[in-house]
Amino acid sequence: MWRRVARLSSLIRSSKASLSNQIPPANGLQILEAFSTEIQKSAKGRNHHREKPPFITFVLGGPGSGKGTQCLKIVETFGFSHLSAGDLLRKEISSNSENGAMILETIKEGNIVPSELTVKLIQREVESSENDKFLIDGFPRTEENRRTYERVVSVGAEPNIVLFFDCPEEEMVKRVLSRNQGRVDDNIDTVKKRLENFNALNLPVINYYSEKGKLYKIPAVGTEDEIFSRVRKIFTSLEVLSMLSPQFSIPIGVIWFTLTNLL
Ligand SMILES: Nc1ncnc2c1ncn2[C@@H]1O[C@H](COP(=O)(O)OP(=O)(O)O)[C@@H](O)[C@H]1O
Ligand SMILES: O=c1ccn([C@@H]2O[C@H](COP(=O)(O)OP(=O)(O)O)[C@@H](O)[C@H]2O)c(=O)[nH]1
Ligand SMILES: [Mg+2]
Repeated sequence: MWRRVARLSSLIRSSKASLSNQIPPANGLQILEAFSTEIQKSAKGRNHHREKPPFITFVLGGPGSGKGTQCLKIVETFGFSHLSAGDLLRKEISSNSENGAMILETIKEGNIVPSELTVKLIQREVESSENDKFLIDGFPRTEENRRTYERVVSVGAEPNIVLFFDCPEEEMVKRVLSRNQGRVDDNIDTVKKRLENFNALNLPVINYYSEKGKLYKIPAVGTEDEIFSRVRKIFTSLEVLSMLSPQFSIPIGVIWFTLTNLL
């Protein structure tokens, strides 16, 4: 409460300051109107207000399954914003934030950073963006991550769809060890721990969304383009189906994608 009051009074101070720089002397009503517009603009800049909830896609899969690679292609083709939870955490480390040392240690060990922290970073990005469709890559990693996100985030708490890049362990290990991006966790010991955590903690999240009819399971072996042709089908079908019937488009999309990939 007091933090809100403090934020409001600092907003008023900065709005007053910027008003005094920008407008010539005017009567009381004009000043009041300009002042209220300035507050709205200022609030909007930090926190984009949407008329409808954004379209949220969670992108899941083990380490090295190709989540980041495919996200870049989805961004190019379908105009999503890409939020990689791992990248947001690495940014916290490199910006020397108060939690940087703890995050670095957790990532080195192949463990999971406390949910509140990751959720806050994701929420900040979604709220400050003007886009209305997001790929949240590498999150939620645990059931506890998922429940925290649902509790904390008010708009778009449920993903519209979830992609799962299904890749054999041997292939994932091979890819991670040749990733060559200088990551502290791309070594055999950490990868083993990450795979253990993936099986124990992330698979339950994947099963949860499968039971909810939101999961698209994508075989993730093949060339990047072969895998993207599978991904492209999903988003293209959703675009077509949502034009026909928005409320049924996601369950129909999942059924259609599963059938066409089985036949
Ligand atoms: N289909 C693929 N075949 C071979 N290597 C791939 C493929 N997709 C991605 N890679 C490579 O594997 C590594 C891991 O991919 P990345 O997208 O970072 O996976 P993730 O985000 O799931 O950990 C990267 O070096 C990437 O270039
Ligand atoms: O929601 C998340 C996402 C990532 N991480 C940590 O960040 C590391 C790297 O995640 P990233 O998604 O970048 O790895 P990838 O699966 O893409 O190789 C993970 O092993 C975790 O230690 C985490 O704690 N919570
Ligand atoms: Mg990644």
